Amino acid sequence: MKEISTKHPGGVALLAEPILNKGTAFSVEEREKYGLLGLLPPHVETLPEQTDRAYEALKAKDTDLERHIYLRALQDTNEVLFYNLVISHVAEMMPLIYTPVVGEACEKFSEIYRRPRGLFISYPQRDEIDRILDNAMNETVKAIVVTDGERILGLGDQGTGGMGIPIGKLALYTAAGGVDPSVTLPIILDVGTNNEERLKDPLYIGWREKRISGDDYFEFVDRFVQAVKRKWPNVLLQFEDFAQAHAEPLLAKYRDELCTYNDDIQGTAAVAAGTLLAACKMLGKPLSAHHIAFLGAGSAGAGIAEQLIRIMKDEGLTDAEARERIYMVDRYGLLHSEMDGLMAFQERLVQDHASVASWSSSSDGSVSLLDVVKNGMPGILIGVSGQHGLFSEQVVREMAKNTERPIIFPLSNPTSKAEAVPADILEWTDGKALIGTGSPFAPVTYKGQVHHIAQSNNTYIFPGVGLGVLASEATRVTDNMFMASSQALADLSPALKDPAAPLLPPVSDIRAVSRAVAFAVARQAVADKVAPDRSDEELERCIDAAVWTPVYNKLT
Ligand SMILES: NC(=O)c1ccc[n+]([C@@H]2O[C@H](COP(=O)([O-])OP(=O)(O)OC[C@H]3O[C@@H](n4cnc5c(N)ncnc54)[C@H](O)[C@@H]3O)[C@@H](O)[C@H]2O)c1
Ligand SMILES: O=C(O)C[C@H](O)C(=O)O
Ligand SMILES: [Mn+2]
Repeated sequence: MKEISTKHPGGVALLAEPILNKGTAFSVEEREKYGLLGLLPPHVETLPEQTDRAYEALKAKDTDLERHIYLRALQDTNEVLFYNLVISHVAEMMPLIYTPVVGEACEKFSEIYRRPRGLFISYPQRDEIDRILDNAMNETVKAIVVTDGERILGLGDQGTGGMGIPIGKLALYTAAGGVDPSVTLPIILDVGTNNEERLKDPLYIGWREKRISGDDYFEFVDRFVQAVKRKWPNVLLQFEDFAQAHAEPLLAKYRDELCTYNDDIQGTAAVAAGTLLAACKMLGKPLSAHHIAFLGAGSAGAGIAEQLIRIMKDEGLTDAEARERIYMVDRYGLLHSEMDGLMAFQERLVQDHASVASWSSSSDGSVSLLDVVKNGMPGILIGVSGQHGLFSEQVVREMAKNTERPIIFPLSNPTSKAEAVPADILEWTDGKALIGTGSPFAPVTYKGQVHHIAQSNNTYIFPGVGLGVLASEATRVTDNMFMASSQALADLSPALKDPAAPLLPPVSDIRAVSRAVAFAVARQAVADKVAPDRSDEELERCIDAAVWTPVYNKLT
């Protein structure tokens, strides 16, 4: 944690540093010593008093966007207070600083912009990246979340407005994972935007050009990655919300070169697998006994599918047997071996055309989701299409015909993009469905029974991965580490003790969940020899020592 030294100039400069500022909690003595006399109202508050006051101010706001703006301003003013407020009311705060409200904040980024945070690296500055990194406010950087803003949740290209996502993700590294905020750095690579609305908007504060693409794009990202490696060789670099054409190729290119992962591919896979493992345990039926249909064969869909295939193989299936159980439905129907124009990662997930051709009910021969549900009889349905409402009543009712307890996960974000809403799914399945959603949903009462909805969002994984990687000093992020995180999450499922309980622990338990995920990740990093050899007890100690909690430091 960054501390105030006696060399600090104090005064307004101290109040302007959110990581050091205590606001009204500066003691009389500190006010004297650091040139703060008269700069603050006279009453000295405690952190709990400040937190209560901030909470009241927040509640007085009329809309969630205003609450988001308030919280962001607080984060940029006094981080201890911000995190204390968020952690004290985490279930209420998470949707405001993260999904779904962060989506609207990205769309309106230019309108609501107040102060800078993190680094903006735009294409015209491609020769200055080393200098830009030198300008970071942090003394030390251990975790970066970077986006290029092209696929912000299911909201598409938001250009520089995408910066809201790395800020929100890193806020959860700290609030949920306990990572010291002073070592985290959000970055946007502004390579332009193809969003016409943004380009035409006189208020837009990004680089007003069409996106660069092809070799220019990959060369630019490479300049960035190489500069990061020079400046912070051991940093954890998380890629977030890149478009499909870039996400997987960038992961493949860099995963063996530095400590990096793609949250939409790997973090999502881990949370979906963890939630499904819990569902399978609860139903007493292994994952490999199910057929699984996906709507959306993109980064998230393929990431989850490959993780589920790994689990099925661990359960005893061959690779081919496992792949046969996975149906990937994209825009043009079920992926099959005769389809053109697939990305390499999709080609690994096709069905043999001969075995599915007869399923089509369409004159063009394509196999729709409904065709898949009727013929393939999946027990599990996962939505990662970014498209609202595609789990239609007909699809869901058809599924319920063939399966006693259909497992239905509309994972697309934000709320407006969910493939179906829990109330409808419960209605169409007569309360039988096991549900996981990407965005938070309120409990649903169906026929007198209250159903709490699991939020199967990668937020159950990435903060713990961050903490586990940093605490164990891992140098790479392996697939096994994500598998271990899935298992740790599944083991915490309340549904294992009470079949009527949700599949995942409540968001209010997120710090304990992240702690367990961190330990599992750290342990696997040691086992995979990507972290120094340490016993479980040593790892526990390292994690405890790494956890940051919001308390004001005594000034030296
Ligand atoms: N719950 C979570 O933790 C989580 C994590 C990652 C992504 N997501 C959500 O998943 C969605 C997709 O993310 P992604 O990274 O995979 O994006 P992506 O762009 O890589 O993939 C989306 C895929 O959906 C397909 N698609 C679009 N319209 C379709 C339609 N009408 N029918 C079938 N397929 C269609 C696209 O062709 C594409 O292949 C987003 O909404 C994102 O918010 C949720
Ligand atoms: O950001 C989220 O809420 C989850 C996920 O990373 C997404 O892109 O939707
Ligand atoms: Mn994402």
